[in-house]
Amino acid sequence: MSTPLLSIKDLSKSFVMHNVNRRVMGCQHISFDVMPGEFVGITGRSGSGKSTILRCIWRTNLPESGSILYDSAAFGVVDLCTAPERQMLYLRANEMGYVSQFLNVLPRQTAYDIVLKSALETYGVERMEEAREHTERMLRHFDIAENLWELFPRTFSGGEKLRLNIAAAMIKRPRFLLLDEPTASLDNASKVKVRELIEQLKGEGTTMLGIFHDLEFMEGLCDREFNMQSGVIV
Ligand SMILES: Nc1ncnc2c1ncn2[C@@H]1O[C@H](COP(=O)(O)OP(=O)(O)OP(=O)(O)O)[C@@H](O)[C@H]1O
Repeated sequence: MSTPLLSIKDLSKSFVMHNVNRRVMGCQHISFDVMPGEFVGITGRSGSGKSTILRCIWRTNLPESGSILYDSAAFGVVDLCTAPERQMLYLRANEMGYVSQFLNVLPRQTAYDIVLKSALETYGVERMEEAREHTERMLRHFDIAENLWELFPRTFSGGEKLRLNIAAAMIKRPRFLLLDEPTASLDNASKVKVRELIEQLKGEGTTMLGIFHDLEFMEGLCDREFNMQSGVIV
């Protein structure tokens, strides 16, 4: 039996809203494992706590209690709840990827540079030509029109931003990829392209944990599926 790539134990996160003196539950007592190469899907109603789990793994939410053991290539098993920030930065840059519904990039970076920067994390500047070729392939794969490549994505449509986001996350070929509704607001043709790339990554052994509303999209894609209700897995 191999070691899980990710092992979440008794994870809880709530949010304290000081202005209204209220505590909102994000997720409660969550435990599950993700094995290497596995694709695990999380479904559940809006507000049930799915994204909270992903943000705790990515550590944009600081977990309250529990542990998230990640078997990293660089450091061995690391608890993402308590890992030093420098270690988190390394893992985010080199081993983990996160696709959210929102594009979160530095201002004044062109669409092309966003994807290229991500490619360079894998290729390194010494393989600039290959990184550029791969960047262009990715932009074309996701139908980002060539006349948009040198623009800042601030003005892009929701779907264009999302496709750019996916291109930048997937070009790194992370060994562990978090997907937070990667097909929200995409048309069918784009959904098919995302699916194709997910299948390709899966074939290459990438481990993935994804949230999907679109159950049709998940059909045959996930190895296992969890359903969440009110912060807990049911
Ligand atoms: N930063 C935050 N501050 C306060 N409350 C939050 C915060 N983030 C999430 N919550 C609350 O935690 C609960 C779970 O939110 P979460 O985003 O995890 O749900 P979700 O299942 O991913 O929903 P959706 O499918 O709509 O994206 C919600 O009630 C939400 O209002």
